[in-house]
Amino acid sequence: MSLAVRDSSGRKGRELHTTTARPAATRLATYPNPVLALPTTPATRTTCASCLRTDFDTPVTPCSACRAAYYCSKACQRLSWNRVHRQECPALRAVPAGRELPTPVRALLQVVVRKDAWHEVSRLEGNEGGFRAEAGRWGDLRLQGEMVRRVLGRDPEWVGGGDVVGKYAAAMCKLLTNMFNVHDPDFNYDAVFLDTSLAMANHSCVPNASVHIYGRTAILVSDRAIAKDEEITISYTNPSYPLAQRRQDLAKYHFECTCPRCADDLSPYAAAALHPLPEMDSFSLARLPHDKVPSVPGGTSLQAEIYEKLAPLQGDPTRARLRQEYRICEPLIGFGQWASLAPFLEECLGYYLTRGPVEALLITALSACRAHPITHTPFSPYRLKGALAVVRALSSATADPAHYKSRIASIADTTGAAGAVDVDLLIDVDPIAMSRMVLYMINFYLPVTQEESWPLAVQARQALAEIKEYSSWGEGGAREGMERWEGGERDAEWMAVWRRMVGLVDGFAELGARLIVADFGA
Ligand SMILES: C[S@@+](CC[C@H](N)C(=O)[O-])C[C@H]1O[C@@H](n2cnc3c(N)ncnc32)[C@H](O)[C@@H]1O
Repeated sequence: MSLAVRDSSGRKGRELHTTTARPAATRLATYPNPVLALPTTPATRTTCASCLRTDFDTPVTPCSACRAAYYCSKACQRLSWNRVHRQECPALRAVPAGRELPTPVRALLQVVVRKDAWHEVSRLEGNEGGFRAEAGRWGDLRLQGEMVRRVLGRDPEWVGGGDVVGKYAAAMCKLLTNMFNVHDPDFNYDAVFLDTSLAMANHSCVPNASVHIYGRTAILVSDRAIAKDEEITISYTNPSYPLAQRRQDLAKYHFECTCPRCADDLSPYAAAALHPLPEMDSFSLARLPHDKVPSVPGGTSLQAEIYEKLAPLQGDPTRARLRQEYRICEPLIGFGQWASLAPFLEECLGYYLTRGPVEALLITALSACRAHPITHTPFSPYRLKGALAVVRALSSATADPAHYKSRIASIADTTGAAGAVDVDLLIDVDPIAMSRMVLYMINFYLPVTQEESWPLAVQARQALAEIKEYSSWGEGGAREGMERWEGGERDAEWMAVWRRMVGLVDGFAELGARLIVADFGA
């Protein structure tokens, strides 16, 4: 592996470095043998405790002894038995019926019962002093350690004597500092994951790498070109958040970020412009202003204020509430800075999904073209999922062509979009050809961050296979270009056809932005 752990002798502790230069969009490492990978407690009954997959046709079935671990097959149950369940099962049987151990306690139990895992985790950073300094926290961690001790009924000899509960609390600090909490509602995936080599990656709000996890595997990918010996950094928090919110998130890791984005409090737009990927972006739904960062009076402090005001309002998206939220977001909406308004845009999406398929298409396109592209790379699953959502929304919106055409015409009319968008092109869109073009792009980028069997890859491949069955689609140029593409060519002419057709998604995005302004801004 071309990665090495180096001691910074500074406040960051150990660091992960490359030993050779790596281009953007490269797999730096794959981690298929984590020391810990388990579903969160709420996801236990829908996730296989061994392979951690969730995409099954039949329900997972519980271990008949403890009924606290579920499996998709006998083979998975056997694997899990040998890996960890043999040691964990007797303790889980001691948990009273109807009670469940909280996720971190279950994770700690899996570490404590295995000598190798205990020693591996003990080498991690735990920031114990930081946890002890938080009011009441150390007491809570000791209580969790106590819980583990009670269900185990004995102290494993490798833990040693003395203050065993204190040792368990210290181990919990290490888990909380190093575990990934992966929540992917699209695939019903909710798990914790710990690989002690991957755990050496430090945080930056302008990271050069990202981690993608599904099942029991994590993939570390370069988000931009990385020089030989450069430190590899990932983001521990959501990159679309403003500084105050990122700081609040990072507080649980007990350090203050001093990356260039935090130092100058850069907006998501300015941060994206630091390391642009224009060539990759040109083959995506985005058209990013790589050369000029849009600036807003009040800049990032405005985003922070908006987030603070939005937080108590969020919930079921009703029209009245969205009007209130719109008023708060208005200054940034006026500058088209949708990437700085992720929570509002998400609520709008929820609202318009119930309004009708054409409205849903427009807001899905807005999110896929103008929000995710700013904070994520062209090959990031966020962007690929957004693009796949556009394909699905397009199919629903055009299922009734007459309704589609009249809705687009009427929304364009009421939002005054005629000057900014070629409405006729949108009305006459060929949904099969456009979907096929978008799906080519998704399938092109998938191998960077996805294993072949992961749900996003499976769904995108399936969608492309299904659409290929339609024989009647597309104008001559698009069809020929597509055939050349399939033959391995990607010439400028074909790219121009591709760009023109996929550029229409941006037309939907523009209509979507105008629809929000018309509905809530009036
Ligand atoms: C997952 S560990 C990363 C590896 C760690 N440096 C080590 O030596 O084990 C997370 C911890 O590393 C430190 N850390 C990570 N990123 C940092 C940063 N940008 N600035 C300061 N400390 C950082 C913090 O102590 C954090 O809780």
